[in-house]
Amino acid sequence: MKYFTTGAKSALIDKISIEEVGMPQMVLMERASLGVAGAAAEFIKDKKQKILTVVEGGNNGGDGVAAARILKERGFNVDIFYIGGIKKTSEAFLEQIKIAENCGVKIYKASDDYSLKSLLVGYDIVIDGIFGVGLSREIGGVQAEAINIINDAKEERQNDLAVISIDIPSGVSADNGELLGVAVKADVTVTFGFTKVGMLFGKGREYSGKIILKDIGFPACAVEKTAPEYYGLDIDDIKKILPVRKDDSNKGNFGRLLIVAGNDSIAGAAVIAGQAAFKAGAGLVKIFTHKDNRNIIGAALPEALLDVYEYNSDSEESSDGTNHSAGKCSGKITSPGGEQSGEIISSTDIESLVKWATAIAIGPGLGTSEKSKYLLKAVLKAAYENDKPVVMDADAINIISEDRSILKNLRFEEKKWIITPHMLEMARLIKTEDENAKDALGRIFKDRFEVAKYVSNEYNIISVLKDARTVVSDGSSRCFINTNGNSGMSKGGSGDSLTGIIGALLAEGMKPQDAARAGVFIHGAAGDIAALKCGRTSMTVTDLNGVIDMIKR
Ligand SMILES: NC(=O)C1=CN([C@@H]2O[C@H](COP(=O)(O)OP(=O)(O)OC[C@H]3O[C@@H](n4cnc5c(N)ncnc54)[C@H](OP(=O)(O)O)[C@@H]3O)[C@@H](O)[C@H]2O)[C@@H](O)CC1
Ligand SMILES: [K+]
Repeated sequence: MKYFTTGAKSALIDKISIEEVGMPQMVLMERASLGVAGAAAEFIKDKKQKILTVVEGGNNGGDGVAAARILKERGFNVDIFYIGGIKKTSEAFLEQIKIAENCGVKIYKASDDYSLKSLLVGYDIVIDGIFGVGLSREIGGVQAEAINIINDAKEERQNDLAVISIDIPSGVSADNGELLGVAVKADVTVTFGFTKVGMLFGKGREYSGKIILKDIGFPACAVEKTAPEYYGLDIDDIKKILPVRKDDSNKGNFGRLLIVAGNDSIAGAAVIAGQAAFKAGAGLVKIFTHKDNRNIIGAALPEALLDVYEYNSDSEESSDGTNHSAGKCSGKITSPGGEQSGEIISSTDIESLVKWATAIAIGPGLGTSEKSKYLLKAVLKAAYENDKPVVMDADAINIISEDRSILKNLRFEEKKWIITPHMLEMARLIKTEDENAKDALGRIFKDRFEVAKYVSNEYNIISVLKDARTVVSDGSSRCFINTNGNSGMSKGGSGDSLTGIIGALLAEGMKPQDAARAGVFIHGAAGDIAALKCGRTSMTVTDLNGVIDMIKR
């Protein structure tokens, strides 16, 4: 397991390490600077290349000054530009300036009328030590000017100018990846102790470039005491929570997943979810879909069991009451729990389908018509009454967004169900009456963790907020951030595949929180393998599904 820290948590780890554990600040700073110098040295091909370290007067600047001194001692051609726009400089920064001057490092001060723009022309590498995790508000004035000069020079010179940020690109919010006014666009960011949460999302991710994580020796007790909320898992962590696949087994040992997907004009979503579920290890998969999909799904996924329904309005009832158009449907009308009956006709009633399953996945390609709503309500009600785990995606979420009472009325004591909205679906799900989806989306970008946590607690479920970095919340203050996966997965059907994987893991008996975290991880890892095989541009969700089984148990 690895932690990710916000600005406040990073500062707290620094503080506890220094004030309570007694680590000298200059020791931590020296280690941090050695990390920066080491990473920069690897990046610099030719010692003749000129490096300019641009600093402000906080501890991030202190790191920058110390890194410049270390590089100078190692024979690199390095100078410092000091912006000097902060009134209250840190003591460590001032100490570092003294040491650097004693070691003969040239320091250009803006207060001596040196211009960053003119100076920068003669340099090949910029080290950004303007702001670190102490950035607390929008950047303006001289610091914004310096950042714009660096970015403009980078834009103009592209690969002829390399930019290395210390700890976090100056201007990126460590909490959410938003830009506080302006931010340095780095090629490489050397970060200390823990990757900052803001470097994983949105602009923060883009502006960080390649992230190099350096252990600078924060004591474990200081980390434990701060208890970082955000964490990631690696393949070994995931393997520990996946059920063991015993040799002495049969298909009945690996769960029975009921997938309720598709409608009278969509079949593909059910196929993709079903393929993913088999590849993720489900023993039996039954697809419950509209009768028009029978042949397509039967041909595309012959290993799946199939049960079909038709809409009551599809069928023409003869005067004797028999149904002539239902194919294999017997004409039995399900009316779960006194709901308005007659919307769906199927040979097997919904209660029996749900009872057969060890888990249910519902939503892909379901549509949002009144009939789809009826079907969703009936399945969820039966799942609730029969205590079955459910994963809900896509149109299931869209329907619930329009009538949130569907889910609110089915609250378990424990969090047994999983909901997997992408950002827009989440916006629809949380928007208040006087808010539009765009404003709700803005709220998610500001604090996706809080939103995921809110939905988890509001409905007492596990919430999986899908994005380039998916987060999973169980409603507690802790949140899982998935860091694998790639842009090749941003294609139609990707969400259906995730639903199938999570459904399979639920069907096998995994706890919902584990099924959600492992499902998201496996989906991302399969996406990465598919990208290696087929390329991000051309990979399809079928390619991704095809390699799910490579994440071995
Ligand atoms: N502590 C340690 O032991 C270690 C720390 N380390 C390093 O220190 C970094 C954190 O250092 P830091 O806390 O000094 O914060 P930093 O980011 O340099 O800037 C703070 C200054 O900026 C100011 N300021 C803020 N926003 C502003 C704005 N928009 N516009 C203008 N001013 C603004 C703020 O003013 P204030 O908000 O207090 O008014 C304050 O004066 C960390 O990222 C890592 O690199 C490592 O060496 C490991 C050991
Ligand atoms: K920085």
